[in-house]
Amino acid sequence: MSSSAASSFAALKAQRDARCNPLLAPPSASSDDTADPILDATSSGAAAAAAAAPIGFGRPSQSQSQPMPMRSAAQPTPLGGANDPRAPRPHVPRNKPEPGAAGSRVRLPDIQDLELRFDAISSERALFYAPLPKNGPSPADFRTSSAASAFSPAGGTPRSLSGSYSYSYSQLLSSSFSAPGGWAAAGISACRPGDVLLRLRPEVAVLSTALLEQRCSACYSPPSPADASNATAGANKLQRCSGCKVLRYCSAACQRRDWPSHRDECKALKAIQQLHTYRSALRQQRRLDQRLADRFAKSHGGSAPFAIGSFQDNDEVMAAATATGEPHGADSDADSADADADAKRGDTSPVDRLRLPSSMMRALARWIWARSRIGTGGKDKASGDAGDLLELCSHRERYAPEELQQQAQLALHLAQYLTAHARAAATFGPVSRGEANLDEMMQPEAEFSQGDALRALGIESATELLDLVCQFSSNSFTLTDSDLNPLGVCMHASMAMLNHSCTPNAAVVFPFGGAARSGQQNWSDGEDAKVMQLVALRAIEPGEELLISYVDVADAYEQRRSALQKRYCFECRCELCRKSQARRAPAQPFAPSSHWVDPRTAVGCAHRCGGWIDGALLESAEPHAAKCNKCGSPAGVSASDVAQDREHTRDALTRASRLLERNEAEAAWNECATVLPMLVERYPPSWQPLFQLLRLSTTCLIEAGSNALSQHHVEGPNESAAMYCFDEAVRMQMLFVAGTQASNTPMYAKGHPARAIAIATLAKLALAQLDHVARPPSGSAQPVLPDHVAPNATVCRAAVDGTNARGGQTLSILRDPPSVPDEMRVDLAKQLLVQAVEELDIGFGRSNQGGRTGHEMRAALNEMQQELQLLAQTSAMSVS
Ligand SMILES: C[S@@+](CC[C@H](N)C(=O)[O-])C[C@H]1O[C@@H](n2cnc3c(N)ncnc32)[C@H](O)[C@@H]1O
Repeated sequence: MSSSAASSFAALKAQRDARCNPLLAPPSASSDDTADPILDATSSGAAAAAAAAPIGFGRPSQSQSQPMPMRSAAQPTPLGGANDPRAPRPHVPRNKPEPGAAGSRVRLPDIQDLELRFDAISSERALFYAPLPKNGPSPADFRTSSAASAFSPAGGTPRSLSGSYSYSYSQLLSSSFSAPGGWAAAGISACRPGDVLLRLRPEVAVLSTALLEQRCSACYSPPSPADASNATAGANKLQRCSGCKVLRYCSAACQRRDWPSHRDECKALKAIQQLHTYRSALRQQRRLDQRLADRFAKSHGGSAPFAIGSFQDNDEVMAAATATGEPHGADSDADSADADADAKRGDTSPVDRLRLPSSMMRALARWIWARSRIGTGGKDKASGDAGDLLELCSHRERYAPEELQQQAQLALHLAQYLTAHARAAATFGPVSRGEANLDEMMQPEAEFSQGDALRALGIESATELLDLVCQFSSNSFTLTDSDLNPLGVCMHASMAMLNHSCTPNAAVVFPFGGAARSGQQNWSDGEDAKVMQLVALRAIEPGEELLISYVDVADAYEQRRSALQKRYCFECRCELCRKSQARRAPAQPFAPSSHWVDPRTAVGCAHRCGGWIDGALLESAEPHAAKCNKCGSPAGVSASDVAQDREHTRDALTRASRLLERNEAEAAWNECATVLPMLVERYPPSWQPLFQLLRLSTTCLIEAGSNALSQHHVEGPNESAAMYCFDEAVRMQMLFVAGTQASNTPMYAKGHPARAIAIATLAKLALAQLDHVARPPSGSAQPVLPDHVAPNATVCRAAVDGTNARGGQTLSILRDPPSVPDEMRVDLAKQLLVQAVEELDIGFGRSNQGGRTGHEMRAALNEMQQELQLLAQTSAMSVS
């Protein structure tokens, strides 16, 4: 296509009538202003403005939803009864052996050891199974038949599965390699890439503490775009709960929906604020009245924040928590711990900062409160299950001392949070009286037993609490939006049965996570932001084990290994890990083919033949073996060169991330740009430190470009600067996408959610470029980004909305003029949209049409095809 064609294209777009933009959720038709009595109309304008995230241009995120640590995925699917609260839970043995515990790893479970566990939700596509406890039912208690029925323990109600399937025990047994001795999941019927295997509403889910001000705590939506654009004027429509004054909701309906789970939390959050005020006042008073301070210290025993209660095993947990010295505050409500630290620093500031509990702590506390309401194994009518956590692995006895220390400290803070309400009530009467009177607060604290308060919640020992924390940290998931940006924490016991592989055949995703509120909020399953889905990433045979990845599989072997060991206490033996390990010790029998080079550690051939040198081999005991896999030349760099480059890149990443945190996107990009040319010269984009830098560079450029556009508020947009930024961002993202696909064993297989989102981001950037081509030159009489401009402009608008609050910055990075010819941009955008749709359909489920991002891409592609057709007709040009 010639450049005149492109300008015709631009002109066509400029002339076109206003249309509803599919890339932007329509403004709320009925923003529910009739606030629930408990909603507080106070708004949080500035905070919400910062939350108005640009569509799809989130900060770099983990590859996909994965069990925490933070482990770092609607239409109805064929899975019937997914959320039927009446569905019976299967029997689950309580004395399940610790996965991977001594003795259990060396032997595969056999039929005598196998319990087939049917999950009511998952019975059509996935099966959960585990070894039976020693005194459990015998194999004769199980029977099987080949079609339209299920394995069922004798005495239990036989369950029927719809459709026919056929698999054998031996198939299941042969697939249970990854974590013998523990729970695992297998596919029941053959599946294709993109099939949805499980669709579940988490048993517990919370919005990340950092986002509490900025998103609705029930549907996780940011304020609707209309609200967000008014946010700077303080017109944000998120209303806060008038009880705790912490959580915010976009409507009374959302608040009502969250209330059953929030009720106890509301009291606790209110109580910790009151206790915080109380302690702050006491600290102030301490300076004035040493006598009262002494009394306070006595009544708290000095170490009050770090005592769990009158449990016999308290000392052990306390010892674990302080094993390696000073307790550290973690991300918690340790306001007293903070105060102690302040006192040590001699900080006498009267203003104390209240720290809210971390999202993980809030999620676990919600689970504990739900359990205490309904009992173990039961169901909470309002908020779903809350009985299966006790089945999950804890690893308390296998954690390294530092890891256990962290978990123990979390347990101590959790104890405080869980009992804050009881403590506050004991201190200054029922919290329902509202803000405590300062005089009353000055009275010494009444008798209060933390142990009793915890027992009332069904926690019988300090170790039990510690176990819950350990179980939660190795079994919870990061809840993400549909672009894989982290939103919060969630847990479902069935999803937690899935084992790990660095070459996963499935992924847990939230295809509609964090969708902007549509006015007519639809609470059907498909639209629910919290519904987590297990999606097949490749063809899976019946009986084949379902494996997800707990870590970012783009990370190098050492990083993955240490993360898995630290948090999950196992060594991955997947094929990729075995090959990578063999590379580091070439004498081992598993030595892979000499041509295989891990793209994460590959070094480019100095002779530019396009081949790679194995970086792991270069850094191994036999560096001379490191040769180009194409031309056989020796490496042009030494192991110490590579180590130095890695160091420099990490430094640049750290500096750039800090600058970006401070909203200095342009400076952050300059930081990346200092090392990028050298790295791109020496390494393929899949080289892990470069890969990370490319991801960050794109984010910096998008923000810088958006800032440039937003300058129209003051002095008119810096159009060419923005153009430069989007142009560079396209280049960086292209390299990034190339990194995801490099080699015949790419880091992310086709359709992996992280790869699909990378392509979708590139497609959006290409559209944003097109928009610039289409827009009138700056200085023209036309308004900048008017509401009725071409749809691609709204991509930019979304970016601008997201960065308005940050203010514009001068772009000194303007160096080169945009380099990609216009007609190539059109082609590129179209190809990318096609590819994005295809891969999103796999990564986020075909029956979901690739989730929210898939819908966006489809709509943009349709629109573009219509435009191209129209253009072809009107300009009589051939458009490929
Ligand atoms: C989220 S749970 C998965 C279910 C677990 N198998 C169970 O029985 O509860 C995570 C734990 O499973 C075990 N695990 C998961 N993947 C594994 C693997 N590939 N190899 C060995 N153990 C694994 C580890 O003990 C890990 O901490």
